[in-house]
Amino acid sequence: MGWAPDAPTVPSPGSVPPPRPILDVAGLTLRFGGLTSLDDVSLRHHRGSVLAVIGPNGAGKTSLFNCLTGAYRPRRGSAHFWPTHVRGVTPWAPAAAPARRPRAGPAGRRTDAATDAAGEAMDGQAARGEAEDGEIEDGGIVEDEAAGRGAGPAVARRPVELFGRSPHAVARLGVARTFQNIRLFGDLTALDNVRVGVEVRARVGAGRALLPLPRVRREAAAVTSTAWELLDFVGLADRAGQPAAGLPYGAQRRLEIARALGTRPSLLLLDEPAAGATAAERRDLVDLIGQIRARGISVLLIEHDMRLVSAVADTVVVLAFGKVIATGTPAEVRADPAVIGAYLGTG
Ligand SMILES: Nc1ncnc2c1ncn2[C@@H]1O[C@H](COP(=O)(O)OP(=O)(O)OP(=O)(O)O)[C@@H](O)[C@H]1O
Repeated sequence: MGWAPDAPTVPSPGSVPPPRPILDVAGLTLRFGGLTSLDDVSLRHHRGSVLAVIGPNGAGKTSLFNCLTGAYRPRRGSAHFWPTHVRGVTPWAPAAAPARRPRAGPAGRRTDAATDAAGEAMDGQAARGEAEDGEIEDGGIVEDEAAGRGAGPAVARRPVELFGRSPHAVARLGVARTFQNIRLFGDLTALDNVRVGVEVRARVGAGRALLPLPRVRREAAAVTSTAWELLDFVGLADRAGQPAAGLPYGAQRRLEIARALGTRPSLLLLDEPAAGATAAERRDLVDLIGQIRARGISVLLIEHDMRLVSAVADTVVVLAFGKVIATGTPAEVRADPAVIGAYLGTG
């Protein structure tokens, strides 16, 4: 399987390009009845970096993830996302047949209905296949640095709005997540769990895979091959045939990450990946997050373990009672009196 890291081009001294955003959240407000879970939250995440969101219990961290991934519809705010795609060398891309040109909606923008085709594929119906590459090619918004050269990251020049889209549509755009409470298909093998993730972005769904067409068989084989590669990446290749429910807790968390990576995200959201992990598993996790980042995938991380956060995060956003109370490097936020107060209950 051919893939290569989305290697950042090494700038010459003195010409360091400014960091580019992959996600820009502005004015996010989420309410449940009288409870304000997120209150005018704004943050910017730079492409290729690791951003950690920390905060005391109930601060709104998971609510933020739920808004970004389409599970919650916020009352106000925007989440601009710059989809990224490395044509032909995207990590863990199944070797599917060339994509047809996507159909554009009336405003030149793909619709959720189109991107939801992936969800249908997951449900065993025939994938229509036109959503390959998602928004990237929509309306010719691929940046010049990548367009037509066949290499290097293709980044949408204009961002797309994440809020208001379905979870499947968000996944198709290249945003994947894991959950605080692990959500694997317990009866399925580790390999099949990852296959489910890969099928979100491949055009072979369970129903389509039954068709006796050579091309469909090739696509299904590519999905399986990619799933093996991902299992190997997270150190679970030797557990491929085991039901997910029987795996140790730390292995289940790694399997969730592999499944999320199977959707070919350019932005990976990890919700407390170290929860319940042993010290050794935490060290492995630091290493794994570093390897994910080395493949050009931006990581947004919710984590309570400040040692882990300090080891992997470039920037930390601190939430308390639904508000951003600090943003900075791990060292900066650790020393911030407002952050210390929030954790001690005096903020
Ligand atoms: N579906 C929901 N219905 C009602 N209230 C909710 C819902 N989801 C979240 N909340 C509330 O929003 C607030 C923020 O919750 P959230 O789970 O986002 O916090 P958190 O920072 O992730 O907490 P923890 O660290 O404990 O996981 C809490 O008061 C929570 O009870």
